[in-house]
Amino acid sequence: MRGRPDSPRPSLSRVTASTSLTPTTRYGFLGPEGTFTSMALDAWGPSAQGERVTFGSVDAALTALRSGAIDAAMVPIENSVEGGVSATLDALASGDPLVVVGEVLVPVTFVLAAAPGTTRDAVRAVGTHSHAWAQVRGWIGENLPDAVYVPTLSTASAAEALEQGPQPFEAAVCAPAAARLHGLDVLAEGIGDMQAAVTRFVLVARPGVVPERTGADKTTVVLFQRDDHAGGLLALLEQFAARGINMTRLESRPTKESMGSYCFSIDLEGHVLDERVGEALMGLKRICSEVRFLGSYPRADRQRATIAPLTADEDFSAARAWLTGLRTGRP
Ligand SMILES: O=C(O)C(=O)Cc1ccccc1
Repeated sequence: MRGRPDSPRPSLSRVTASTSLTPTTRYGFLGPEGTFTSMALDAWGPSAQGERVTFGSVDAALTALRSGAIDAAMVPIENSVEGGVSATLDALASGDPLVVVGEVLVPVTFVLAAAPGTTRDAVRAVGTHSHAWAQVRGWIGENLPDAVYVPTLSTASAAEALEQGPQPFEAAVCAPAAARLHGLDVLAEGIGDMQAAVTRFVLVARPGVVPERTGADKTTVVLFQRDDHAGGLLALLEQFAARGINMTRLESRPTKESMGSYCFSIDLEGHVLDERVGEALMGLKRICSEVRFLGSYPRADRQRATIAPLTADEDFSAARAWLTGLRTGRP
C-alpha cells in the first residue's frame, strides 16, 4: 500500500468495462438527481442509454439488485477523507454474492445552500447526508458553531426539500449542481475540510461475466480467517507479498457474529486472470474459512500495475510447466 498519495487529484473519470451490462440496463443509485452518486453514474459511460432508478439508501439499492429489480447499482465505497464506507463494505461482505464491475472517482465539492433570501445568520440547523456532514465538520464548527445537524437521506434530498418549503433545517450541504437544480442560493462554497476530497464509487452487479483484463485492474476480496491466532493477518498478507501484489486498501470489519470477530476487506492491484493474483487467491482459499471474491475491474485512474521481477504471467507458466514435467516424468 502507498503511504501517501503521490499522484495529482483525479478529475471526474470513468472507465468502461466489457460486461454483460447493455443499453437496457437498469441502474440504481442513491437519489434524487444531484447526489454525488448520480454524478458517478453520469460519469459511467454506458449508463447514458440505460434506465436510472433512484433509491433512498445504499442498502435499498443493493437489495433491489439482489432481487433482480435492477441490473446494476452505483454505490460509494471509499472516501479520501473518511476511509471506507462501512454501509457499503458490510452490505457487500454478506448476503447473496455481488461483484464490482467498475469504479469511478468523483471529486467532492460542498456548498452551503438555502432558499432564496436566507442569510447565513438565519441558519440554525443544517440538513445533509452523514458522509457530507463528516467532511464539513471543521467549516461548520468555525462558521456556524451552534448549528444543529439534521440527517437526510442524501445531499440532494436536503436541497430538494428546501425548494419544496420550510424544513426542520434552513440550509443544506450539497453539491453545487444540486443547489442549481433546486434554485437555491449558495451561502458559502468550497466548505469541505479537505479541498482535494475524492470519493470512490463502484458499479456493482450480480455475478456473471468478469470485466476483461486491461493491465490496469483492481480486485476486491473479503477474507474470513479460520481462527484467531498470532500472525493470522500476516499469513494472509504473505500470499500477496510473495507474489509481488500491491494492496490499495485494507480494512478490518466486524463479522458481527461475536465481539472481536473481524474479516478483512482488501483491494489489490491486478485481475483474477493475472497468474500472480490467481495463485494468491488459491493460497488464500487454502488458509481462510471463506474468500469472498468481489470482482476484478478496470481502475478508474488507469494506472498499470507494477509487475515485480519474476511475478509476470510467463514466470508462473514456466514454473507450472516445469512441475508438470516432473510429474509426468518428462522434466
Ligand atoms: O448524498 C449524496 O450526495 C451521496 O451521493 C452520498 C455521498 C455524500 C457525500 C460524499 C459522497 C457521497
